[in-house]
Amino acid sequence: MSENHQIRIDSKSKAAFEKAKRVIPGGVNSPVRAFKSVELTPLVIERGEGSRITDIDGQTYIDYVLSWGPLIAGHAHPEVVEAIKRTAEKGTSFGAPTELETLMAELVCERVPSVDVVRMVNSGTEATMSALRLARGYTKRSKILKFEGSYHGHADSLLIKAGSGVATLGLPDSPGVPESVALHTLTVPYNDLESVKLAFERFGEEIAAVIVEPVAGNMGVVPPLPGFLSGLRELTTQYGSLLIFDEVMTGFRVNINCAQGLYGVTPDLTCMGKVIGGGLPVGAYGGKREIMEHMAPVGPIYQAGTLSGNPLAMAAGYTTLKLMTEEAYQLLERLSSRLQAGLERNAKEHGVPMTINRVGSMVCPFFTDKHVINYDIAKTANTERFRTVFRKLLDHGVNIAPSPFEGLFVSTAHTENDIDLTIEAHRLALSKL
Ligand SMILES: Cc1ncc(COP(=O)(O)O)c(C=O)c1O
Ligand SMILES: NCC(=O)CCC(=O)O
Repeated sequence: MSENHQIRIDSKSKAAFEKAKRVIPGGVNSPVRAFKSVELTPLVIERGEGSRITDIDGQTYIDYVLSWGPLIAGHAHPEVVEAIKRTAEKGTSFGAPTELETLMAELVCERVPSVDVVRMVNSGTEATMSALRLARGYTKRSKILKFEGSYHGHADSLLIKAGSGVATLGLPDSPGVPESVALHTLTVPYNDLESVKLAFERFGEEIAAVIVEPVAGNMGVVPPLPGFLSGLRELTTQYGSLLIFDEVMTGFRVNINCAQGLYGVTPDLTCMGKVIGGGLPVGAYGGKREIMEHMAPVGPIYQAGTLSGNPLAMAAGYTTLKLMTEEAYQLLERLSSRLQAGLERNAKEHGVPMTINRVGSMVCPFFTDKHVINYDIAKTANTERFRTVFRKLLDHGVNIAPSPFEGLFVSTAHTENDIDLTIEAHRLALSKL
């Protein structure tokens, strides 16, 4: 594989980024895009097709970011693009019910075991924020429990010991979140059921909900240990708290029935986003009818949205979900396990300590030989090595998230050849460490 992707100092991307910085804070509309932790300026993207993206310098990359997860069928899938076009021709938004919303809701209810009814919103952040309000309103309790290094979007209550960009940039808990709000958020280590138990023994009657990523995806990828999710189910039931699965990343990514289908644990509420929008802005939260119908207009708890259930977003999401058959998930499993095996082979060949965590098409190579089961262990991985390998992969035409606390996503548009080129790029990167 040739090194025709050397990042040029005078690139068009760099110039465009400098221009953006004059009018957009940090030049980006979401901090993780800024390449700050890898000490580069970002690629500015011109187009995407299938497994590839092309930047404004005309360089093409095999893409494992996939818009941070949503594009499970790849960039600009022809059927998704066609559905958006067809829908747009009839109008882009009405602020009134459309049949598409019901079609979408029916599909989500059919595929997600715990969801009887579902409400569409515009982002994962809105989904988790709304689910928390519902949990608090329903239980008439204030505290919530989350896990260190998990990211649930940027609502005040959830921006405590958060993963994702907060972890990548090494930021403290965010200024701007009032102490009076933060004190209602309890945090314990992921996969540590004993600490959850202690929190319940101390605060049990005050805890409205436990919110958990059923596979943690914002401290790298960290699968739940056997018994962790079912233990959360038991404890929340025992104390009358709600169990919220934040499946914004895992939903329709790890399995046709989401992580709850994969692990056989049933939450009270589920938050979704990313894949269900097929690349357009969508989030959703749903669950038991009896709980969900505490939301307005049936019940008194308020949540709303001018563009919620937007026709274009519903069309993109519905078409994407329909593309994701059982066979599509089997293909993802084959491609992703091939990638994992290749990365492991490279690590062994070059004597580089690595642990590769994977659940379905969420793949995360940690530069450590430790078993990564929580954020504290994830933080011990070698970030300097990550930075070097990130740059070399980019040089060889492979784009991954610019952070050791994010996984790689594989799409059905990736081919075995893409995976093999990636493994070769990774081998070359490790050989120069
Ligand atoms: C698990 C999880 N929850 C919530 C969010 C927030 O979603 P959004 O960025 O769409 O607001 C994200 C990702 O950003 C996520 O990974
Ligand atoms: N895993 C973290 C994200 O997906 C965040 C994306 C963003 O904040 O732009």
